[in-house]
Amino acid sequence: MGRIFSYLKPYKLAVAIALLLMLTELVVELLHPLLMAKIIDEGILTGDLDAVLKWGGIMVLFSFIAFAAGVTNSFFAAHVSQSFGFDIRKGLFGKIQSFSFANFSLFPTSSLITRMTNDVTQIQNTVFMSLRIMLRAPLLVVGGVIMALIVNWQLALFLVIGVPVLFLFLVWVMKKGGALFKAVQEKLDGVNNVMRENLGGIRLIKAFLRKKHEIKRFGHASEELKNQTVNALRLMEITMPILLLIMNGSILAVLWFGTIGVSNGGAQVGEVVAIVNYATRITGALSIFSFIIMAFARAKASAHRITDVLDEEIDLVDKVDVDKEATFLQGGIEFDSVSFRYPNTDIPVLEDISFRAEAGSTVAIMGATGAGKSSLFQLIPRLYDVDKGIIRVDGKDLTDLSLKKLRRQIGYVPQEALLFSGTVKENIAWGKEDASLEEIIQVAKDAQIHETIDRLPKKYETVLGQKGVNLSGGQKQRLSIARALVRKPKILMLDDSTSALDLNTEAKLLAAIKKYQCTMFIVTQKVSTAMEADKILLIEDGRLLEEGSHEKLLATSELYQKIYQSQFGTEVAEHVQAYK
Ligand SMILES: Nc1ncnc2c1ncn2[C@@H]1O[C@H](COP(=O)(O)OP(=O)(O)OP(=O)(O)O)[C@@H](O)[C@H]1O
Repeated sequence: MGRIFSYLKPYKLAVAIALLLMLTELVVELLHPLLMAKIIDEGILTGDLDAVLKWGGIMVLFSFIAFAAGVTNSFFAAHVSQSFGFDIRKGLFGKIQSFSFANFSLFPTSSLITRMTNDVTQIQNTVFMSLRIMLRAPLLVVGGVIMALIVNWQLALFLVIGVPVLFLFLVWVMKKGGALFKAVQEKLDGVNNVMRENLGGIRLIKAFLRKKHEIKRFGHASEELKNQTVNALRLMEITMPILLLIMNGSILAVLWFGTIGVSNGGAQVGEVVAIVNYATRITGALSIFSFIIMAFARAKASAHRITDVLDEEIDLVDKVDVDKEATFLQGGIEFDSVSFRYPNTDIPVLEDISFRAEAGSTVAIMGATGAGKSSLFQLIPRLYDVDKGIIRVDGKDLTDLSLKKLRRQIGYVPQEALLFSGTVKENIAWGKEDASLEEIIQVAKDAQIHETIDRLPKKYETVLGQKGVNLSGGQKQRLSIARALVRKPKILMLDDSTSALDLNTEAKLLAAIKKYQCTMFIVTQKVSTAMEADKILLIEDGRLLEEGSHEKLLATSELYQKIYQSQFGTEVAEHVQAYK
């Protein structure tokens, strides 16, 4: 909790003002029964109207002060709690942005979303309540007991006994509630997860007629959430009756012994009324307190979930002594006995890979599905670190370069083209924020997507995404390539990103890319694409089986010949062999 509340530091002054205003309200509330006792004892019982008017007038004045303090307090409480929530969300988002994939593997996406939204809202509400009423309730209890002791200490003893017992009980409830509400938030993660998967895969669900299955899955997750919430609330539900039982018992005792006191001269009627009034206010405050306890228990669980993310150690960072200015200009890549396995797994997906890609050359990577092509790719922009071996860029160990500098010079097009909501122009400029319209149009032309964009209703200003135009798979691929090209990268990485393109468009695209003079890595299943490359890497089961030019592999590699035959037919392959 402490870590989270450190986010309140910038709002120290506003918090102090809010607390001061809350105290003003509290003092007025505590003075009310005292003033009432004065009206009864000095005014009503003695028939002195002036005393009634005097004390009544003071009461009205104080009420106005309390009203003004309450309204102003709300303004400050809202400002502080909303800003506090905003800062935590910002902090969480920033932290998640710097997560490595190993960090990500510890937190399911749906859970991160719940933490950023619902969990932050829980503690935000608790801060608002704290500044508005949370401290008021316990202070009202303590103040009420003190004031009752001042009015008549013998009668007030009944409150002195009951209140601490209840206080301890409520602390126990909060501890227990914390654990129960943590489980509630986890079940909420589950519901969010089903929702996320369902909405993301709605086409597949409809095509496979899996609606009923999905409804059942959602129902199951939702029921678990309901059961866990009921379980947590049950604890809270027993709190209130226990609280009322003890406090009403105390009030009865005050009335009983108060009546005896009035008849034998040990107490005055006004005193009894005042103490009963304090007891009623304390009961009200304790009832509010039980709600607050519930909110606090929930906030405690949420705060833990948020600090888990904030305190997560990022494992893929710059070396301490990394040369932040060091940069590379050529883009030559060398893999030196590289082995790699994904975090938290035992099986290596790449083993002892060594090859060189000269700066400005094109390297095609081929291999069966699951061979490790994408995994190899992801090591170059350091999305993961290698387990063994070294990757060098222009002769320098990749880890000696700052991540920022490294990634800034890489244009990466993942296997699945991902566009963001926004215009076509924004999607391309996502690769380089300050890209001019001319640059954007040029890269779109090179990526062979300009003509398509030109036919869109608002051309480069057309909005893409859920509420905008949807593009075909191949169009999305080309837009993603344009986004990578706009960076003018030294290393361009296309992970099967031309799979949806016809041969003619692909050839034009690859020819246009040549002028960028970057080192290009291209994962492909098509021999027609690979044969244009300076070097082809054949990957099988995480190992580099063969490497060389198309001509060399066609002459020496049985596997490559088979792939070639499967795509061009035996006749052509034999003809080529004979020709050689
Ligand atoms: N995030 C991950 N965590 C653990 N294992 C993974 C992860 N991603 C991939 N793998 C495993 O690594 C191996 C290589 O996968 P990779 O995606 O690199 O293959 P690929 O050659 O690119 O396949 P494809 O052509 O189908 O895309 C596979 O066995 C896969 O199960």
